[in-house]
Amino acid sequence: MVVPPLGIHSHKPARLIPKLRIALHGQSLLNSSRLNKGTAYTPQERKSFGLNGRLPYRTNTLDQQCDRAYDQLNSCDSPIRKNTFLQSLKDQSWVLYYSLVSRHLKELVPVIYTPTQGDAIANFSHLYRKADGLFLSYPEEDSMEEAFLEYTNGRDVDLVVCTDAEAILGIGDQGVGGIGISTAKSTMYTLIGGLDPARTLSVMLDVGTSNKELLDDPLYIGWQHDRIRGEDYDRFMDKFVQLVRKHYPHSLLHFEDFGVTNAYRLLHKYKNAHAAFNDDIQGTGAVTLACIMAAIGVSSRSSHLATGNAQGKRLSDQRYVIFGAGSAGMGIAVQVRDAMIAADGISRDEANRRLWLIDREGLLYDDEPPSPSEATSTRHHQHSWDKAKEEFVRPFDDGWGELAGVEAKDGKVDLLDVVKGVRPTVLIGCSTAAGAFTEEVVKAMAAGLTDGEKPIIMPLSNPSRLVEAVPKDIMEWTEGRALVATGSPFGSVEIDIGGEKKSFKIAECNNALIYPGLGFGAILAQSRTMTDTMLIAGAKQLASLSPAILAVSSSNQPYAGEALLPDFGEAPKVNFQLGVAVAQQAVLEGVAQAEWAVRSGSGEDVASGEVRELVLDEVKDRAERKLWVPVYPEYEYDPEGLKD
Ligand SMILES: NC(=O)C1=CN([C@@H]2O[C@H](COP(=O)(O)OP(=O)(O)OC[C@H]3O[C@@H](n4cnc5c(N)ncnc54)[C@H](O)[C@@H]3O)[C@@H](O)[C@H]2O)C=CC1
Ligand SMILES: CC(=O)C(=O)O
Ligand SMILES: [Mg+2]
Repeated sequence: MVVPPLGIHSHKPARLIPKLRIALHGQSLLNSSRLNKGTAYTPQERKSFGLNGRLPYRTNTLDQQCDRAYDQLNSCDSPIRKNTFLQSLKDQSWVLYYSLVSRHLKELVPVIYTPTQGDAIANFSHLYRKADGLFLSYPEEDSMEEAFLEYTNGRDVDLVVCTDAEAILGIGDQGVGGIGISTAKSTMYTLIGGLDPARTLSVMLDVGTSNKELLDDPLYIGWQHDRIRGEDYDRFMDKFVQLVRKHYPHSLLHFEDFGVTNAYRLLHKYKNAHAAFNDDIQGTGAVTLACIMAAIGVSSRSSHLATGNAQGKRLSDQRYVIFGAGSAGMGIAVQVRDAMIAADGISRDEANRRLWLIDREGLLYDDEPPSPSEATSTRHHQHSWDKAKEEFVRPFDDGWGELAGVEAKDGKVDLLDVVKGVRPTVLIGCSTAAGAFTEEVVKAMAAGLTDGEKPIIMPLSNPSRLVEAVPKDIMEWTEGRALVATGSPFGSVEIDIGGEKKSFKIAECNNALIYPGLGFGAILAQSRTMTDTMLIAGAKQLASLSPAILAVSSSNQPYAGEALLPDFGEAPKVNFQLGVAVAQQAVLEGVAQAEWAVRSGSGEDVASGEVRELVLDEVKDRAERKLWVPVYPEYEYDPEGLKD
């Protein structure tokens, strides 16, 4: 029996890890990333598994292995080399890899995830050494099930992460390199969400690429063909989704980095039939909602201190401008809108009218002129929005732009004019347009707000070089008034206000702070669908853990620069708590299908009955038991035991 060390996952209970029965022997055991212990095999295990002579004499502890691997990592001179080193460590031993990364979580997440993983993906065919994940390619559509079954080899799977790589991490179509986003997202589910890596499946759905450079690259190792679209694409995707439903009916199917049109279509096509989740839409929506909730709490408190009234507390008291109306922007709009309806009881139409969305073609607005006298003006708008965006199209004649004299120029209403007309309290960037939040835009926003009100500005585009404005500039332009969160990690910002140095922690508002917990909760409950209310439950839980909120509510002091969201180093603990909240919500709504949840009664019985507390406690208990921790269990040879 092995007791996991406390401290790596200090929120996880010390529990005993049972012995594992293993059928592998000799080199094949050393080659298994899942089971290999490297130099940590005990003399007894070396004897039982035919490892004598295959390893140096001394047995290492996992701590010693981590120290050695960390030293080796530090000899790599660039983030991309570190990324490659860590990938090969993962190929050697999952336990060692997860243990090392857990110990240096904040330092290493940017190396294995955004931004460095973006570079690894872009250079996939050149850096390639060994495959990780399942590749399903369009020309092999007829043998898709065979490949799927061969790869999964009878194992149970809780989580399937898939991509078609059309819109990777803000760097566009990356073809077969997209496997790197599926594996990175799965890795985060383990590191932060505590999912057993053996129960996750990362998939690249290779339907070609529109990336000209890749199509011309002689070393490209994906299907070197124009991206398939239309009916052929839909048939291929459907075949895949039906395989997941057939073989893993209780799994969570996570869609990542699809192009915006397919992202929406696929989510809506499958979300009622299976627990389907699109991270760019729903994960980003949920983490941003949490961050907005925290920021509103801080801003309304500051307003209260300045003016004595506590207005502006509700989500629906805000005016939101969302710059970038793709997967992320639309996901944020929908999530914020749904939360306004749920929390403040306003109608869908009223909620939609608190949001202004802007994309490459400017504001999504109606082409009606604002007044009869301008009926022949240039306001006619040729905007190409699709169905999903329709609800968020602003009528021009409802007065929002009149005061500021906002007009379309060549059919386009740009960000600065929208900011002047709307006087937003919240400005979000998910456009990939680096620097779009200019000094003029940010100052116009701050000028539009009343005393004490804090401009909430969230440039979320990844990677860091595509951010709409860097936090330091925003804080300087607003003289320290703004509340800022970014998509990629930025350090603290120190600025001079009236001769005094003030420091502000910048929250990382990345979907990775929430999706592992959302997924863990859905998987734990075996939820048959991921409902909007489950997402809101997760967001609320995350907002309640905001350091800024905890600071202003525990003292009578004004906001002093704490981060709006918990630090990434806290992500495992935070995701555990929000995962429990999500699973509890699934049970209360009656969408949980886990045998123990069904046994407790269906939705309403549980919600209203006396079993409620017991069931909620059971969720917590089961969550603790489901957490995977990176430690080596003891092994026993058994020809009927694990084979990979
Ligand atoms: N922080 C986070 O958790 C997340 C951040 N993101 C980031 O958000 C960005 C967008 O991602 P997706 O929504 O998936 O991409 P997308 O391609 O679906 O959407 C981009 C949107 O921005 C608009 N846009 C592009 N250039 C523009 C310009 N110059 N002016 C105004 N609008 C412009 C496009 O019209 C489109 O509406 C990426 O940088 C991505 O990495 C995405 C998901 C999560
Ligand atoms: C973080 C993420 O999902 C993205 O940038 O696409
Ligand atoms: Mg993404």
